[in-house]
Amino acid sequence: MEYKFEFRPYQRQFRVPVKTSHGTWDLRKGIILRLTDEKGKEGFGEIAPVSWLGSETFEQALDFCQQLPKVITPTNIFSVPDELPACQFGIESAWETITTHALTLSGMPLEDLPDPTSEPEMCSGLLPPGQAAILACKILWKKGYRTFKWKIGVIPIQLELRILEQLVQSILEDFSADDSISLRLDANGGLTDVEASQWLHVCDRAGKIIEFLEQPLPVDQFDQMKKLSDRFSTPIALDESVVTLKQMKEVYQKGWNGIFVIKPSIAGSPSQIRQFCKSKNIDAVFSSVFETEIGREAALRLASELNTKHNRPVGFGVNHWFDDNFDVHQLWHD
Ligand SMILES: O=C(O)CCC(=O)c1ccccc1C(=O)O
Ligand SMILES: [Mg+2]
Repeated sequence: MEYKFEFRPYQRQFRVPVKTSHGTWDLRKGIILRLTDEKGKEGFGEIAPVSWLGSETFEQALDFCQQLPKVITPTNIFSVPDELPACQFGIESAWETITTHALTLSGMPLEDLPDPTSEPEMCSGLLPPGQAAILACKILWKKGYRTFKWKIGVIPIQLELRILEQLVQSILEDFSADDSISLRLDANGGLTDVEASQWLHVCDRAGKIIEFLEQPLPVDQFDQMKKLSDRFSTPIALDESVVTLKQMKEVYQKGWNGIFVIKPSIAGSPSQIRQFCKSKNIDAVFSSVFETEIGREAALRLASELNTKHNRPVGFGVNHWFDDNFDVHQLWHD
């Protein structure tokens, strides 16, 4: 089988720049690709790299697309190098939407798989950093969200710890009857060992409202994170340490049995991720990288197939971070 291969780069501005301990991100650049088989059946895919998390850069992805022939075969689709995990995901998921007959053109499953992004209680809503988190949390709660994620390591730690206490207090005051509420903290690898202990100490005191602390330390400090997870009762989730399948396998080998944050869009081949998570019974949190609906549908398809350990809400409560009316299909009509 041969497929016509076409691609369209896109870019979108965040309503408010995304601030993490890596810095500020104000433009989301990605690539939408389309495969068409010999019968005219189409499948869309998205390449949405995040180089500061450890995937290829947008430019590398664009180079890859420009070097692919205009007509490709499964050999091209399954031989994308491991150094281009977002490209692996985009092209293989486009191919899956063509070859899996139960899927529509946009990749949306025909069968009634629940769509977590239309059910806020199945999603984690992303809060802005700093004090703004408190108001944002109230707004998202009204919209039905019960799981929230807050970026930390963005402002000085004493201030942030104080805001955490206010945030927890405000949650407990407003929604005391609701014990399903949980808060995820994401340090994006920006803490020191001492700071991470400080955070975990406060989290342990706050109790089970804190679902986990995500990636407290840089990627090269795996052993320290493992130690922290033994010392404190608040669970630790790895994110930057497990971006690609290769990294997931490595930390699993080293004995990580905590939470894995999986961002399918930059993790690599969907079929291989599926196989790994199923065979090892991984405790996964599936999470967005601010991709468009094309990448999101592919990522959520993977998440819904993997009935993972705790069925944790997915990190796809991020739509409020854009306010454009971006229409991916418009890219093909100019
Ligand atoms: O995971 C979520 O709930 C929201 C998405 C998110 O935080 C994120 C989005 C893009 C890039 C990195 C990250 C991150 O988890 O660090
Ligand atoms: Mg993270």
